Amino acid sequence: MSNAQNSTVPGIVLNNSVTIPQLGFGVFQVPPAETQRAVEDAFEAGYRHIDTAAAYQNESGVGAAIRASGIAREELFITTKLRNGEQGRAAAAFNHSRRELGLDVIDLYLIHWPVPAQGLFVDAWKALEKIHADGGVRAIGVSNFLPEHLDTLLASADVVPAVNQFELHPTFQQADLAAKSRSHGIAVEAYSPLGQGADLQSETVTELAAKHGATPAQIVLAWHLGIGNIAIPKSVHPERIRQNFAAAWLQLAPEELAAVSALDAGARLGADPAVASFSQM
Ligand SMILES: NC(=O)C1=CN([C@@H]2O[C@H](COP(=O)(O)OP(=O)(O)OC[C@H]3O[C@@H](n4cnc5c(N)ncnc54)[C@H](OP(=O)(O)O)[C@@H]3O)[C@@H](O)[C@H]2O)C=CC1
Ligand SMILES: O=C(O)C(=O)[C@@H](O)[C@H](O)C(=O)CO
Repeated sequence: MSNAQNSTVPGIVLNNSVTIPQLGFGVFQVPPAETQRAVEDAFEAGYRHIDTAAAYQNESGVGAAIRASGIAREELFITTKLRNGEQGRAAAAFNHSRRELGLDVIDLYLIHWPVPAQGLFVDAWKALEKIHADGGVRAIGVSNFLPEHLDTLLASADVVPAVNQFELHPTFQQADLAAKSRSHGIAVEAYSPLGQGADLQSETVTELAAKHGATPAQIVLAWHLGIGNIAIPKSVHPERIRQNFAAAWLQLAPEELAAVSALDAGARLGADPAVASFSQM
């Protein structure tokens, strides 16, 4: 595989013309004390898109890495998310995230979970629309929104979400949700894109890895990029961070993409957004 650290990752143009790098670096479960180092390693590997959340409690480490990097702000794409417990005070939560990150403008701000039992996500969306209109964020979107949550939101939204970030990996593809999101012009962003590591054992994946002289993770990430997903793998190991990033230059043939797509098993790893509340988040 070629190592193209100096090249630019392909971008996806969102429904408001903002471009998001298709491959980003996720920092869920990166301990706060390790976050600056991990994000610096990601920048060194070539990543320019970072996915964090207020609930991860590591936005300040992301901010420290941004400042230490010397990378021009306009080269970076930074996503963070509104905590579930703050859907009723999104403007204050957003300003707190801005301060933690040390950024005036965030690239993408997401409602982290719908938490339908709270009945607040439509109000929260109105607050995000205002933040967007005021120029605090370049794009707004949602995360963990199922079709019914999208329908409720779209019925009163003035701004169509730019992104829906949800669990998506070879053994859990949520094809109906991806199709519905795309049908409304909402880009599909895959979280847990490696199936938290579990999807890397599949024989289909390991055989393709041997064929391409690639790692299993590179095959899975190349599959995401090949079918048009945005993907945000996490790792705390510099070598894996570098290898995962290099997947941006691995192209799978149509029949290879189809072979990975055939692995769908409906095997959700995370929580079901229909019922998840995560009130601690
Ligand atoms: N919106 C939401 O509700 C959610 C969003 N997310 C986002 O998605 C990101 C990624 O999701 P996550 O759940 O972490 O799962 P991933 O699918 O990214 O898998 C991460 C796991 O795979 C391991 N791993 C990474 N690279 C390799 C490799 N090359 N070879 C072998 N193992 C590897 C990591 O271990 P190690 O670190 O030791 O390398 C870690 O255990 C999160 O960081 C977060 O930004 C995730 C969950 C929910
Ligand atoms: O990582 C995230 O963004 C999540 O929302 C979940 O992983 C969630 O926080 C969780 O798994 C809580 O146990």
